[in-house]
Amino acid sequence: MPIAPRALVSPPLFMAADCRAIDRHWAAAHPTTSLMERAGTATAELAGTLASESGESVLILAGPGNNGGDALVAARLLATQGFRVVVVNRADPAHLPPDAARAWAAWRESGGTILADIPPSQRYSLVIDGLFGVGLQRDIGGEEARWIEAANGLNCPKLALDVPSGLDSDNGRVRGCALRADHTLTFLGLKPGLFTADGPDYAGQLHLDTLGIDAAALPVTPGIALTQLESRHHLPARRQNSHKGLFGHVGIVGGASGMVGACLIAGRAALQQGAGSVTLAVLDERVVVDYLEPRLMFAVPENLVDAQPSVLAIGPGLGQQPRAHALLETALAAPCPLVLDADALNLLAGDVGLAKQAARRTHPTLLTPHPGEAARLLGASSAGIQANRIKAAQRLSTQYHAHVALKGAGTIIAHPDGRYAISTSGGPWLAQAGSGDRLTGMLAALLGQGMDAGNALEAAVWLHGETASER
Ligand SMILES: NC(=O)C1=CN([C@@H]2O[C@H](COP(=O)(O)OP(=O)(O)OC[C@H]3O[C@@H](n4cnc5c(N)ncnc54)[C@H](O)[C@@H]3O)[C@@H](O)[C@H]2O)[C@@H](O)CC1
Ligand SMILES: Nc1ncnc2c1ncn2[C@@H]1O[C@H](COP(=O)(O)OP(=O)(O)O)[C@@H](O)[C@H]1O
Ligand SMILES: [K+]
Repeated sequence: MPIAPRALVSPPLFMAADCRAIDRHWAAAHPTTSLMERAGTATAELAGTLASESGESVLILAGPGNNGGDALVAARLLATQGFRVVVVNRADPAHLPPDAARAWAAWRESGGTILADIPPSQRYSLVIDGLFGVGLQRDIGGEEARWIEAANGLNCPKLALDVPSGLDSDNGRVRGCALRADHTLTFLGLKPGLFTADGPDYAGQLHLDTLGIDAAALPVTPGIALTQLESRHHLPARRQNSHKGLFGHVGIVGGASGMVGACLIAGRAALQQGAGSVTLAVLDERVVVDYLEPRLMFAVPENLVDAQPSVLAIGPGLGQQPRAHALLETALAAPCPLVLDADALNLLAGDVGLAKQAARRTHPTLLTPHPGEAARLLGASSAGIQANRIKAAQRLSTQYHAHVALKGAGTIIAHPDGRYAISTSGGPWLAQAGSGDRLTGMLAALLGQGMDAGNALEAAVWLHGETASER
């Protein structure tokens, strides 16, 4: 799908296929300039600053492809700088790709040796991981798995080249095992797998080296790393001469018996995020006031849509009783932006008719599933969703013509036009009951204040992570 170029602050994300296309393009246009030489130079430069002062050798693990070639270039340059270097590589030099074969030859010509295994019980000042990069094709086993386990057990800094070996650069999944890096030096551009699922735990501190290629010369890709809010995520300044009616009337449906808190959390978050007014349609009719947040209004759930809210959110603590089902059916017909969360998503997953009604909506629809809810919606397992979070979010977005936030480490925001963002804010301190309800409220408030649906979802996810305090 062609994606229109955008003025971006957020850095673009490159899938492995994009990297291969860039590589081919570069090689055709610049047959005499090796990107590998540049990658190796950047590696040696960073490695020199990371290696401990112990004077012990730098252990370089090199693989059978161009990632290994980058490592061999770095080995040569580090040795030239006076570092003692131990290179381990069991690839057949006759089967290396051309650039890596040249790097191998240059290393050997410079007097370097190549070991077939990691020398036992030696100490190192640094490990450089050049086993596998974006060319990882299957789970790692055998000798390479043993090397990775051994490297993970070494008490020295570890620098991964491009991506930690074993981490799938497209989706952040660990393929068998992966190197736990303290630093990852990634080349050309950022890879989505560094930001979601297991990526952040394995990549450590990220460094980007563009290899001297101007960002404008790279292809436009549909993904971005949402590292900060852009101007499109900001609401216009409020005029002095304004009133509450300009900032949205948010309706939130949920709060069945035993789960009222979910609705209260969402309502309070919506007010904190600047909604003009918030009405809770709480299914448990015993609750008619929030004494800690008395600005919240309460309505009979069946009457809420008639009150014409400017945005509706349904799901926090909703339950899945027939009454909840009927309320969802009514909400799906509401002529305003609609946020579907929690049990609203579970109800959709269990009723094809409701799902079709959701997909036919003409006003914006936004879904905020966690992996369990996404699994139910897609008829998959949670593990299946986590194995490719971007694809799962995009499938839901296409299926429901909706903006989708697939929550969890590295929340994916997928849009119906094919664009996606991975939020870098937040962290595991958000993993607590009620956290998602807060996101729903914040999102509804931004929608109520008139922000475009796709931008509101990105902004809400980013702010939700950014404003949650780390304990
Ligand atoms: N423009 C680019 O794309 C550039 C790429 N460079 C480097 O090249 C890397 C990509 O190189 P390649 O495409 O050669 O791929 P890799 O070096 O990542 O790995 C491919 C090799 O590993 C083997 N392999 C894959 N999975 C395996 C597994 N689980 N067990 C055992 N063997 C496995 C493949 O058969 C192939 O021989 C990048 O990550 C980066 O480090 C740099 O040289 C700079 C420029
Ligand atoms: N490990 C994590 N890293 C970053 N964010 C997380 C992590 N675990 C949970 N979160 C965030 O916390 C929120 C949890 O939402 P959800 O699972 O719906 O909880 P609840 O339904 O109990 O409110 C989501 O925004 C999710 O992205
Ligand atoms: K690597």
